[in-house]
Amino acid sequence: MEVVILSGNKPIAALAADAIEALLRRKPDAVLGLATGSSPLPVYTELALRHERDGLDFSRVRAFALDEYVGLPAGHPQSYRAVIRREFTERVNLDPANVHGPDGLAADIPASCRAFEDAIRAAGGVDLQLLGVGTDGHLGFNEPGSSLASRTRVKTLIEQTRRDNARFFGSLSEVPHHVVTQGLGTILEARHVILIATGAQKAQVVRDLVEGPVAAICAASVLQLHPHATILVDEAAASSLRLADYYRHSYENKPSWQGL
Ligand SMILES: N[C@@H]1[C@@H](O)[C@H](O)[C@@H](COP(=O)(O)O)O[C@@H]1O
Repeated sequence: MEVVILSGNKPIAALAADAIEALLRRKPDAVLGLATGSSPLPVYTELALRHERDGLDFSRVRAFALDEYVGLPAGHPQSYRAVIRREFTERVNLDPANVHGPDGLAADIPASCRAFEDAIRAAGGVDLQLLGVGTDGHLGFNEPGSSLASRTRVKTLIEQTRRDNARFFGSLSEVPHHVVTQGLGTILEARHVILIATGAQKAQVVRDLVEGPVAAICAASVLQLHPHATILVDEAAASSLRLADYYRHSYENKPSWQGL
């Protein structure tokens, strides 16, 4: 696990976009794992800028979303399918036919979850997965107590997550109780994961996920088992880390050829 502490959203977005750009230059038909929430938004804006300005090409990219609410009507502005389209894929030349997500409206949700996992496998697996983290440690929507080996399935949201996400809806009562999410086992199979966390409200969860025990009570701690996990944090989110100075020292002295 590599922890990189930066001064704010802009340098975090630039570094994550550098990793994605390097991947696309090496592998134009790469498979990206996309996340919602506010943390990845500056990365999407930076990629849209590079597409406009430098011609960064997404025409052959395949993309898989992490999660989706169950039961939101098709086209609901807060469905993650709509958010991913609005915030990212329609701002670059990513073919909508190449963007997949768990289906929160399927008549047979377990069957559609299996089909989604099959589609990721058929695409050759995710090359680079962007992640945020919930204040309760959820990855995707894998709430505390999720099996560390879980696959795409239905989960019930914890009240804290519904309250955190109510800001995107008219009121708390409009936030669905159920979701479909890639499992922690699914996420662990991505070849590189980049998790972004900013702000003081993420300081405790960042400490738990980076320096706490690997435990289902903090689902994101499972990333300690990942062979290539990058954690990008700002100073506020890093403020409870015990080894912050060591992470800074390691990053400052990293050989330039190494990349993220
Ligand atoms: N399902 C998403 C997560 O994938 C995301 O990581 C989390 C944190 O969001 P934010 O980045 O806005 O703090 O929000 C939602 O619950």
